[in-house]
Amino acid sequence: MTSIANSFITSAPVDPTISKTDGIVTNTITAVCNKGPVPVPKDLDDLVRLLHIELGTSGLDSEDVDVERVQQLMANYKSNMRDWKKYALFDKGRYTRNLVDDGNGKFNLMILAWPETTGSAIHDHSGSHCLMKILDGRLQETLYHWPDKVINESDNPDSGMGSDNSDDEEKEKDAAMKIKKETILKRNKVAYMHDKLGLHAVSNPLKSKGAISLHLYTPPYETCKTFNERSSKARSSGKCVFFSDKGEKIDACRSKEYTKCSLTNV
Ligand SMILES: N[C@@H](CS(=O)O)C(=O)O
Ligand SMILES: [Fe+2]
Repeated sequence: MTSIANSFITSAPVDPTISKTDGIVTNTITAVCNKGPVPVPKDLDDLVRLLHIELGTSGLDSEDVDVERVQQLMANYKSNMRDWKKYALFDKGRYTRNLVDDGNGKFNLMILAWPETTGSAIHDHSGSHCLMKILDGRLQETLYHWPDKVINESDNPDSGMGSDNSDDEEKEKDAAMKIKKETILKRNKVAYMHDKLGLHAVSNPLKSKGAISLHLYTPPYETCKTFNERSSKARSSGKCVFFSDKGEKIDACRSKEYTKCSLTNV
């Protein structure tokens, strides 16, 4: 098993009989491990079944997840609208989080529906592994460096931005979040994200088409930190709730909690 610490620094020797890199965008995936070839899911239900097998024992231990293998498994699933249509529920003006499977508490698999030009706030992932596959449309992922020091907005509420003094403008520039990389992800691509790689914000760049993505988080998380792009200050996202569960809209999504989540309300 490959630990997360070195998964993305070294690439294992490629076995041509099992290597299948189509769909992988962020890293070289060789899928070499002691568990045999990575299976090809027949459909989304089959992917869920196979994820339970992959993560059934290791999903909770963040250090112990064979990320390359899980990423390959997600890449091996070919997006088919018939599989995911019932989960792809849109809301106006913000992206929705639609739970597909709760992984018996070991992972969350969800489908995110992104209306035209909507996006997420800059955020971390509370130490979880995040795999994101594009099912339809495209998404832009902007990767940021962590701020040198994480300062919470509430720590110093008086230090506001926005002066016309040029010294202040310089300070403001220094304080802003620094971009590391920008990537456009197309249908069937799979990206990996973890706090060890930085922070990210995701958006649908298209003005005339929604986007759908499939996200796997292990272990699952309910809250994370969001970051102000100009000041780099952090705040708790509030509870990251679901818009629907197994294709059924959750009434509570209209609650205060839903509208207060700073991850989706940007
Ligand atoms: N991590 C985000 C989606 S994305 O912007 O990566 C979420 O859990 O809603
Ligand atoms: Fe994210």
